[in-house]
Parts: sequence; structure tokens; C-alpha cells
Amino acid sequence: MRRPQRRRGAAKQTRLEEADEIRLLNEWIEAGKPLPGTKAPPPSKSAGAGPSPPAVGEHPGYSACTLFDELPLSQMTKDALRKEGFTKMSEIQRAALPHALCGRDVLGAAKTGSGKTLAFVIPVIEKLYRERWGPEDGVGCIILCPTNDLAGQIYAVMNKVGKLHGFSAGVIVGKRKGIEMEKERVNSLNILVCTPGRLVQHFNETPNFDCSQLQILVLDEADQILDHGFKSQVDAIISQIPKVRQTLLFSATQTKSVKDLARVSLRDPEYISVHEEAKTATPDTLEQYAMIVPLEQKLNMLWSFIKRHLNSKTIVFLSSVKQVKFVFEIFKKLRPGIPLKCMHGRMTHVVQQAIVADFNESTSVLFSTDITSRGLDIQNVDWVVQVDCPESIDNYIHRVGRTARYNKKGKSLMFLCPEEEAMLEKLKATESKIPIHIRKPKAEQLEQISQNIASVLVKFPNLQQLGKRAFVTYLKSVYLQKDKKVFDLSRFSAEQFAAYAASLGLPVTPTIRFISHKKNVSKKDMVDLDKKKMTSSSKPEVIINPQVNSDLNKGEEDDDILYPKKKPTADANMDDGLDDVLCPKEPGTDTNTEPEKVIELVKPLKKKKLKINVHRPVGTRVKYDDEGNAIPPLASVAEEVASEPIVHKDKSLFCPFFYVAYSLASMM
Ligand SMILES: Nc1ncnc2c1ncn2[C@@H]1O[C@H](COP(=O)(O)OP(=O)(O)OP(=O)(O)O)[C@@H](O)[C@H]1O
Repeated sequence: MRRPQRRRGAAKQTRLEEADEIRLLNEWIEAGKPLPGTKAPPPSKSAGAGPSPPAVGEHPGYSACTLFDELPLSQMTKDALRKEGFTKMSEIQRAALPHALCGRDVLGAAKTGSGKTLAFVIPVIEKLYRERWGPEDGVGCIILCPTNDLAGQIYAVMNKVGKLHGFSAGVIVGKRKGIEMEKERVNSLNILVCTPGRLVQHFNETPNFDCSQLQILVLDEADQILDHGFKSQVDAIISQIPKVRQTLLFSATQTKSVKDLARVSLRDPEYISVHEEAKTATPDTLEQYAMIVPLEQKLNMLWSFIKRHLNSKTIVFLSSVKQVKFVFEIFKKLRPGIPLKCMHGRMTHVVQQAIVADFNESTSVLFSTDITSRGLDIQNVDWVVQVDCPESIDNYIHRVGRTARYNKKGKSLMFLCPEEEAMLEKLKATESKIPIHIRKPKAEQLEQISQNIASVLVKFPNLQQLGKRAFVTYLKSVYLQKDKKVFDLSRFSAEQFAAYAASLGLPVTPTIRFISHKKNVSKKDMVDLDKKKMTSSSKPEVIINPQVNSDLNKGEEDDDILYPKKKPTADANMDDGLDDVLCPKEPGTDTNTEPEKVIELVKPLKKKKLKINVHRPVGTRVKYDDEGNAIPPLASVAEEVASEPIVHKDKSLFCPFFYVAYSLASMM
């Protein structure tokens, strides 16, 4: 938002006031900073009594503050925070901000929904303010996060907190085609909020794209950004930015891998984990349930749950895009009595943003992949239902963290097949610190909808194709999971696969080429086997046939008759009653992705010599040598023949905080 145009004299007065404020802030930050490695002391009794502004020249320590107004922050930031209703700091903010404001690297860990975003947005804005950063200085801060939606959300928070400042910020996201429009503007942005893949594209393709002056690098959902999915992109980015910078890493499931942390050149980082001693790894206000649900009963159970929670806002996680699409389309046709939405990574950024915005404002059910599992701050989600088993405990924590945010209440329910009970053991293990309760569904409250689905598929053949793909992609997702103790398709019988297909309303069970009864079985054998199976009572063994791994990467399978359709039977597990999990006592308080793993292969980046922004006023430009070590500005100027005219010190470096690339992305 542009600052109101001021008359020249008033603008000059403002600049003098800002110069004074920056000098005072720098003195205060230096004089009152906490000792390295120290934790914030517990809030004092008088905490929150409101700050008595320090007397001139007095610089009290700020590690014990509880209110934003007590911190050495610029007045513009304090005013913006107050306007947004942020007055008292959360635990992670209280612990991290004093160290981040004085320029230290921070490795921050705190539960989902505990306010980590402000813990890095505020230091970014304050750092650039105190550095008197402006548009001609180019990129001063990069914030990396795993998904486009999260980038959009972080940008929105940045916009709220920084709106009185004069920085240019933007979200550079979106699919391949949008990059051309971004190329013209990306160099003029001071703060980039982006996914790793998009940033690498700019390093590779945007002429004169320059991050050599970078002051601060932030990794949100750092453990995911640093894991194998983004490894090549992150390494490419790190190779293009100065090693001498401030680095902030945050996540609810923070990595402690020294190897990973070394990749981002952390320097004596403050490890701040405010909930390390907490009894639970998940929010205290979250009620967590699990139910053992046979594969072929999952959709019946999901439908029954939704029918009993028509006044709740619910996020439903499924493993694959095809499943999300199929369940969404089918349930839409069956009309449960509550609005339904779906979200996945194959949607354009604009559509995703619109869905999140709409879901924020409505009581509805959002079917989603794990694209929404991390970071998304959707308001007032009452329930998170995990129809498919999370791939890891971290994945579980982030999924359920979509509800019960910032002291609000929420509930989560996870379906586990009997064959996946090992995940329950992992979650209940002491070290996981996840207070999850087992619930047994009441058979009489379980609505059988397979026939209804089958009727819909007859009426809408295109949905039958989608159903087959949902069937195959789900099994593929299980087959490709790393944790073979939990995910093992060979534990499922051929009959169960047939029953699962029938539960999706499919007239025949699609062929799953990576599963066969025995090694190297031919299609003819499979069909013969069917006939034999129809007579024999023994369960044919299901063998995962690795020889056909190549199928996993193929497009969608054609369907084929593998097993006759079988009516799903109510499972023994279903005898006990469904308790409050399906019949909420009071209107609920109760929310995936394939993370936006950028698929394109990153060409090994030529090591580019770090370029220097020659337009930056003399005496304020920080330069780097080839190793990325900062050379003191004056020293570097002394090296050059100082022939260029001295730029007036009072040249304003600020221009209205406006948003550039995001509107570009939104035009994609
Ligand atoms: N100091 C505060 N006072 C009031 N509300 C706050 C404060 N800090 C954050 N919030 C609110 O808490 C919610 C969660 O914040 P945020 O999204 O930053 O959590 P997070 O820790 O990043 O969660 P996740 O781990 O899921 O990414 C947001 O709605 C935010 O506006």
C-alpha cells in the first residue's frame, strides 16, 4: 500500500526522524540484547502491564518482554501490529524475536498454530528498515516455503505488518508460464516470498537477477525445504546467495540434522524450541482420535462422518490428486447436505487461492491432498479427518495442526486399515508425545454407500474412469511409501483389493500391474487364476511384483478384469458403537500434499560471480568477495578508484510497500 505522498519538507522531516529512530533502535538492540544461548525468562508478574518507553539513552534488556510494544521495534511496525490486533507475543515469538532482532541465526521450533510466521516476518522488516533498504537495493530478503499457498499466506502477513514501511515485496510462484512477467519485476523487489523451484528458475533464466546483497534468508517449514524433495533447488539457491547473512529456520517439526543445517551455512544459531519440554507434540487444545477401518469401508465411514457433522468445518486428507477429485465428485453427486470443496497441486495458483479464501469463510468440507497439510492458517477448522494414513509422524502432526490453532479447540480423526496398525504404535510411542485415542465405529451408524456410488458411475462414465485412477493411484501411493513397516501392500489380499474397488462403485477391479499373485504372471494366468480363485477358498497370496516397477511411473492404468466384484461385508471391527467421534456432543470446534515438489530437473548452475549493485549509494553498499564474505563498504570503496560522485546521504531509500509479482501470479 503506497504511503500518502508527503510534501518535500515533510518527507525530509520524516527521513530525519527515521534516521534518529534507527540510531536509537540500533543502540537499544545492541545494548539490551540477550546473551547468546540464553532462553527468555518466564514472564514476570507485572508482565503485560504495558511498556514504559525507555528513557533517552536508557536501553533495557528486551529478552523478558511479553508485549510487542516492549520490543525495540520501529514505530511503524508497532502501529501495524497493534492495528492487526497483535499485542501479546506467543511463546515462540517471545523466545525467538530478541535473538532474531539482534541479527543472530535462529533455528526455531514450535507447535503448529503457535505464531511462527510473525517470529520471522518481524525481524525481516526490522532488519531492512534499520539497513535503510530501498527498491534500488534489490533483493534484501528471501523467504522460502514449500507451497504456493503458504507463500501467498506469508506474503499476506508481511503485507499487514510491513504496510507502513516502504519496501517492495512479492510472491513469485505459479506455473512455468508466469515467469516471463515476473522477470521484469523480480529484481526490483526487496522481499521475495517463494517456493524453491520458482526461485531457481529466476536464477537460471532471469537476466541480471541479483541476490548478492541479500541480508536475510528465511526457511519456513524448514525441515521439508531441506529434505530430499527440494535438495537440488535449495543447494542451487544457497550457491547463489552470500554466505554472510542472517538465516532463520522455522518449523513445527524442526530438523536437527547437522548435515542439513550445514547446507544453509548457519552461524552459531540459537536453537529455540519452546515446546521441547511440552507433554504433547500437538496443540494442547486438540482432541485426537483414530479408528481402525477396513480399506473397503473407508468411504462409507467418511460419508457417515460427514453426515453427522454438517455444521462443522472439516478438512479431509487423501493421498492422491485422483482420490481427492473422485471423492469430491462422487460426494457432490450424493449431496451430503454441506458444501464440498477440493484442493490439490494440479490446480492453478489463482484457483487454489480462491478455494482457500472461500473455505476460510464457510462451513464446508475441503477434500485435499497434503498440499494443505503444512502452514496453511485456515480459520476455525473444527475437524481434520485423515482418510489415508499419513506417511510419517511429522506428516500427521502437520495435518492435524490445521485445526486447534493459536489456543482454539479442534478435533482430528484418522482412519487406519488393520494392515496399517503399525502407524498407531508409532504415534502412541512415548517419544511421539501424541495423545491419540482409539474409537470403534458403531456398525448401525455406518451408512453403506457403495451401491449409491456404483449408480452414479453408471450414470457418469467419466467418473468411472476417475474412480479407476483413484483406485490405482491410491495403491501406488501406498506402494511408494518409504516406511514399509506401516505400508505394505502384500498384507492386503486380492479379495480386499476387489472389495476396495467395489467400495468405489467400480464394476470391475482395475489391473494393478505392480501387484500380482505370483512372480511374472501373465494376464492370461491372472484371468485363469480368477476362475480358480472363485472355486478355491484359500486366499491367493498377493506378491508385489517389482519387475513391473516401470508401471508405477506410467500414466494411468487401463482397467482390466482381475477379480469379480464382491459386496463389501461389515467388518468384525464395526460391531462396537461409534461414540462421540461420529456424534459430536456440541457443534464441533474442530483439518495435503504432495508437497509442491518441483519436478523440473535443475541444470547445474554455473557458478556465477556475485554481482554488486553499483547503484547503491556509496558508503552503504556491502560487497562480498568470491567466498561470499562481506567486505566493509568503505574498504571496498577504498579499493576502487572513487571517481563516482558521492550520492547525498539523505537520499530516501524507501518507497511505498507495494505488491508486485503476486498480482502478476494472480493473472496466470
Ligand atoms: N501474538 C499473536 N497474537 C494473536 N494471534 C496470533 C499471534 N501470533 C500469531 N497469531 C495467530 O495465530 C495463528 C497461527 O499463526 P501462524 O500461522 O504463524 O502459526 P504457525 O506456528 O506458523 O503454524 P504452522 O506450524 O501450522 O505453520 C494465525 O491466525 C495468527 O494470526
